Amino acid sequence: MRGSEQGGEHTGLAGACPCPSPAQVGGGGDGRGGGGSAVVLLVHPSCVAAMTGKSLLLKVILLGDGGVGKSSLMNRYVTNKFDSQAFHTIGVEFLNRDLEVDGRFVTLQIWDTAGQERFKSLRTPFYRGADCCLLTFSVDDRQSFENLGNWQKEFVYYADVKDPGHFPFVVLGNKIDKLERQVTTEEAQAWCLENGNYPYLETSAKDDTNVAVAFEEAVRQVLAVEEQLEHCMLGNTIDLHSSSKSGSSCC
Ligand SMILES: Nc1nc2c(ncn2[C@@H]2O[C@H](COP(=O)(O)OP(=O)(O)OP(=O)(O)O)[C@@H](O)[C@H]2O)c(=O)[nH]1
Ligand SMILES: [Mg+2]
Repeated sequence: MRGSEQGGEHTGLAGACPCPSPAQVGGGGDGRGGGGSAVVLLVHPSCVAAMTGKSLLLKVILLGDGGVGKSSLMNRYVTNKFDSQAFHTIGVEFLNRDLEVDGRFVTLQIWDTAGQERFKSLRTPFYRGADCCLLTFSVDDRQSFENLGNWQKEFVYYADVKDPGHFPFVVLGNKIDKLERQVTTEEAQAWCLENGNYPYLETSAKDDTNVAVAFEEAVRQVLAVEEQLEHCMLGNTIDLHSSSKSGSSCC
């Protein structure tokens, strides 16, 4: 595994949420075990990062068949370079880049994985803790598009995603600079709609088309899910005398 890392605070939507759940929060409502119901404020790490001015570290992972351009997308975004003779990745590599999205400072840790089947056992241990998964195919390679569902399943399984319906996936159709396409924009959009209403972006690592937009969209998706979680948690009220929770449970 190769990588370049900066500091930051890590959350992981794929793993267990680090916030204490209402059931884990003990003690009485008046602080002496007295009773009544208590409103428990659970602050998510992204809120802490926002309040302290610390950059939030988000882990995004690029998955897709070998040769679709995952490494090229990461390298274009982080180093603004493109190699027309890139080697296949073996295992995983990661690079960090700081960015600001909608007023939030984020350190994006981009994990680039080996798409070739023979490297499966080298890549899957790194799925855990990912905040977003970029499912990537090449618009000039139909098979890579048809394999998107397998990549999605592999990620959900090895990352141990508890709630796949709410996990932020983003789909990228790369190499749109190529004249001969095997997958249309409409087909790709239809797949995204049917499989979880994922955002779909067409990119070219070669021409630097939509590359920054794609990674920014990944951040937006993560922040949107976290905001939803925070909203739900902050709305929860616990009756400490009752075995059941009162308040809304929208997550
Ligand atoms: N025309 C064109 N070629 C691209 C683009 N992105 C990547 N390539 C080329 O496609 C080939 C494969 O790119 P990689 O970035 O190595 O693909 P990968 O998905 O990382 O492949 P693995 O590491 O094997 O999983 C290289 O020759 C790249 O130069 C693109 O947007 N347009
Ligand atoms: Mg690669």
